[in-house]
Amino acid sequence: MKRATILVVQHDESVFSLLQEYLVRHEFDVLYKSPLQPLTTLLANKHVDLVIVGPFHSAPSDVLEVTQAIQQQNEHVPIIIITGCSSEKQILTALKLGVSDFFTLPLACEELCASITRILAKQHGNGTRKIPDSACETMWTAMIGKTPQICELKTQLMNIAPTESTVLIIGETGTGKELAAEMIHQHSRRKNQPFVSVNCAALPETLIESELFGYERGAFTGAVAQQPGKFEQASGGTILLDEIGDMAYQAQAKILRTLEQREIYRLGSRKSIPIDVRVIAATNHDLEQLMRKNVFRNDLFYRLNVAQIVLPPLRDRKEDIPLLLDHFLHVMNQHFGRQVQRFSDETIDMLLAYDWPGNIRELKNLVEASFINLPPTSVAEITLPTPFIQRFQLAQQSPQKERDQILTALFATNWNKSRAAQKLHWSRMSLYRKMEKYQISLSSPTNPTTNTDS
Ligand SMILES: Nc1ncnc2c1ncn2[C@@H]1O[C@H](COP(=O)(O)OP(=O)(O)OP(=O)(O)O)[C@@H](O)[C@H]1O
Repeated sequence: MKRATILVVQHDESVFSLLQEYLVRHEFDVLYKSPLQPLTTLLANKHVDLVIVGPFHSAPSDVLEVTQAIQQQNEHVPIIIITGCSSEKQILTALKLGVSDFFTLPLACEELCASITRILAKQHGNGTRKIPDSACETMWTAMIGKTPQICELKTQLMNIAPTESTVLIIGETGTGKELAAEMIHQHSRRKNQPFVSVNCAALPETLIESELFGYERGAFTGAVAQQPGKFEQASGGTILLDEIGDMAYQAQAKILRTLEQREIYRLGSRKSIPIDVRVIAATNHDLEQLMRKNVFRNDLFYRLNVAQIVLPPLRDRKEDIPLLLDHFLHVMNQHFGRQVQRFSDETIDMLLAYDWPGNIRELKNLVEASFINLPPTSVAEITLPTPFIQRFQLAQQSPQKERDQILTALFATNWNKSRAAQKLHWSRMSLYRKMEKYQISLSSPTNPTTNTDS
């Protein structure tokens, strides 16, 4: 994938070099706009994905003029401003100009990088720009996401896959536990052998043994022919014991025995059958809590918890939403034979504001539902079906609650806008917009000199 190009508009070459070094390390191509180069020529001749105006130690009065000049030349390019001191008025003017983000010095480089990635991801979600390659992406394309949490997760999966270790995958519903288990299997030496998934929650206690271990003819009424169980079906490959936290206590002992002895007995037979199966278990429960309540066995937990993977909920990695939308748009275009190019900006904003209790499955289902409701004519942009919009609006909190929530986050962080935005899972610009909407002062009422931004 093509690397994104960032233009830095800066008067001092040594300041530029420091920023350039940091951005290049994060896989961005960087262009320098010196005071002598006309901005218009540069923007006309070079492809630019994002512009950084600054860092300027003082707040030069022309920062906003430069911003306007860039917008006149290229109205779609996102702009980030970095200045040494920012007045409330300047931030609000930048907001009104549609600047994508605003930083004050000293610069928190990690936050700048996260902001760039988020802004570019949003552009990419609109089908207009590419975000840079990252090492974690390579062979793990089925798992969409570029946030640090997902990159770390992919590295962990990559390390665990080639081992033979038992794996416990933990995560809320719809976060991709089954997908992660499949990826482990596909990148292990067992990849050409079966991958068998068993939903332990759906198995009545009376059927667990016959399902998992199989049965001989005549073992019980209705057993008219011999039947191998899931462990045998997975022979040489991987078995996923999904929803293991919902398995009955008695049945857990049978799983433990199988893992310890590496053999099974079919119902109605005394002959042991050795099994060569890698075991992965998944759950959306807190197993340690279940152990304290004596509904999950300690010994089974320790047997399963050799390598542990935790999948983050979607609300903790909202920057991945535009990429996921793009992915599901592509999948549904193929499925429905359509050529929709993008989601409308209002839709993306709405989806970014939502908390996704059903995680990625909920997002995927929503995209599919949007396609089902499309008119038969060619459509470039997609919006959500009305019932979904109403649901999202209902899910949004009342304005008073939202104002209180913002104030709580600001007081908790001593009016540090970056940390408050993090707490609220918003970008800093969204926080500034809402502060303006609810007429919340940019500086702390208890300490008016505080206008912390980093
Ligand atoms: N990072 C991802 N990128 C693309 N698709 C994903 C990603 N994570 C999950 N999905 C898709 O979301 C859907 C739900 O994922 P999956 O079934 O793996 O979740 P789960 O955690 O096992 O859910 P449950 O606990 O309800 O069984 C699947 O269609 C899966 O392919």
